[in-house]
Amino acid sequence: NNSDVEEASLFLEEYNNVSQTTFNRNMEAAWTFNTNITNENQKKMVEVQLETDLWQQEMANRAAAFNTSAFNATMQRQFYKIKDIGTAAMTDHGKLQKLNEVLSDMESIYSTGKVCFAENDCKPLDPDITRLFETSRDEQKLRIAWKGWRDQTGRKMRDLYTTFHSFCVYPCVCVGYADTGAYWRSWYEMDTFDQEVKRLFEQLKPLYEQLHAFVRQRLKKQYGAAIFPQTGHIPAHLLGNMWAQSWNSLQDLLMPFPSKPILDVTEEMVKQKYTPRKIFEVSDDFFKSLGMIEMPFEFWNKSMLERPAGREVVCHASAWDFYNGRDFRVKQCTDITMDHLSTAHHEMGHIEYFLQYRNQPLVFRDGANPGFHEAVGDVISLSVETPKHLNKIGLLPNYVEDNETDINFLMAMALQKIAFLPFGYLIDQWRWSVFKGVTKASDYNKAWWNLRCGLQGVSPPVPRSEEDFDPGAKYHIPGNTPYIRYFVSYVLQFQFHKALCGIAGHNGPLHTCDIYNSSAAGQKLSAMLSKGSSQVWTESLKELTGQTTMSAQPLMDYFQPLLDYLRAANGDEVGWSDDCPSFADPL
Ligand SMILES: CC(=O)N[C@@H](CC(=O)O)C(=O)NC[C@H](CC1(C(=O)N[C@@H](Cc2ccc(O)cc2)C(=O)O)CCCC1)C(=O)O
Ligand SMILES: [Zn+2]
Repeated sequence: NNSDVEEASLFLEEYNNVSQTTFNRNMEAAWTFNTNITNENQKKMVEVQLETDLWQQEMANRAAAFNTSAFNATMQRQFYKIKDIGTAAMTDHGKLQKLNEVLSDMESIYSTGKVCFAENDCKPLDPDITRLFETSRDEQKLRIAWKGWRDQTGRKMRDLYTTFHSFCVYPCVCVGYADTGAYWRSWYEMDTFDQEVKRLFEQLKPLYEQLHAFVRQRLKKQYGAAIFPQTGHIPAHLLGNMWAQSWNSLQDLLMPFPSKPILDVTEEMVKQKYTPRKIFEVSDDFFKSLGMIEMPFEFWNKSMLERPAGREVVCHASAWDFYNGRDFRVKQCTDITMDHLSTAHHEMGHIEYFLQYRNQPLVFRDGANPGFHEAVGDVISLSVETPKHLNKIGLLPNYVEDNETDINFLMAMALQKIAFLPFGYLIDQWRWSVFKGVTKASDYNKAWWNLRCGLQGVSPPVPRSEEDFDPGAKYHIPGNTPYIRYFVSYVLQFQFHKALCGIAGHNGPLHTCDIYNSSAAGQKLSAMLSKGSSQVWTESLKELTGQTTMSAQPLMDYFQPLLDYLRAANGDEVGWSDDCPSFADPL
């Protein structure tokens, strides 16, 4: 076969030109559906997705005709990525069409799901039910909403997911891999990846157990011990979030020193008449302060920064690369809350990464690994959310630095970051076992609650059975979006933060660092981001931090003062038993 470098270069040039228009067209069709959910737009998106998959198959076949062994590393890496197309490699076009239809059907069920409290009183997740979980302390109402959401989403998806599942086990539709999970893990380019994340999770478990014990004890005071199971689990509907994945909306109940100013600036944002646009301008201003690339004209012109009236949209926030080097958009049903300020930074972090690598060959326009892409925006938020920075931008006017506020701040950050770790870890533990065929359709919910009870120490507030399909109540399962990237990001973002704070000349504890206005930090971050996925992620990590492996140490250093406080406050009332209360086997 063909080892001619000249011809290979011509092929890559053709690929890079044609792929930009092909992928641009695909993103436009997906954007049209996501910002206007109709049957017609769904059909059109599935059709264009199939055409894109078939074009990728054709290019993969043409790439396979080259013998790349004599090519330089960059060319070899491009050929590898052109051939590595996963699900799109499926040659049975009818099956591929069916797969994409099942996925878009599940996405529609999730995105149009509503919780009904009475006949004509039905509310969507965003913003109504999300706000309910953030603000209500009425456990009966929360329990109804918790069950109602799962009845309206997961329960309706079980058969669709079972069909989808049949495409993902061997002989997997993602050609060349044992199953879909193996394909997803391959993006981390290390065959010990699953052991790596397990090691990190075990290392971080003690922090989580201490936080869990403190929160359980406070919530027992708030709601009375009677609704808490003897096993030590926290009922999942009491944690301020539909999935109990982050607990920072419970700050008012959980501050160690409640007399100090509240660090959740939502009220101040509303008082200052913040708009969705203003929220994104605050984020854009931070990137500019680092000397990084500001949001281009088309971003402000074409993004959807708030929920439109009169049509159904996918409200789950997302950032979009239209692969033409200048069209990048965010879609977010922005609410005026601190959580949405954080989300805006997260989404803009994706856009900044898109901008930094926009001149790379198309196959390198990706994160160094998926966790890198998820960490960019959150690293900026670690600076933005410090009381010092919030005071600087006028959102925390009566802030005085003292020890008690410091502990309160660390508690607020732990409720967002530490609380998330077992959740970020367990979603793909469940999915990888499903894709391997270890978890069968008849055990979907039992396997889910074994992980939720065992690793997260939460229990279902109403009995569950295999009539339910609780994984489907979380966006990323019907959305078929891998999730371990967020666990990886929560570890990496503290490694990045520590490195950038050093470059910015920060002195003192890591949790007080704000890299705002540091062009040195901005330069170092930009240099790493601009590489995209052109080199293995350990090289990118080394360029930014000097390390070549993920390490939980910076995260643990950041929270050390809080861990000391929690150990003193908790005594030995820590942990929970493995059996899952109120998981009723089919009657
Ligand atoms: C075209 C496309 O799909 N693009 C990708 C990006 C890309 O691949 O280029 C994309 O936009 N994905 C959407 C997804 C949205 C969010 C999410 O799902 N977050 C997790 C976990 C979490 C929560 C808080 C947090 O601070 C960090 C993570 C959850 O909500 O459970 C919801 C709000 C935050 C991020 C995202 O932005 O990652
Ligand atoms: Zn993200």
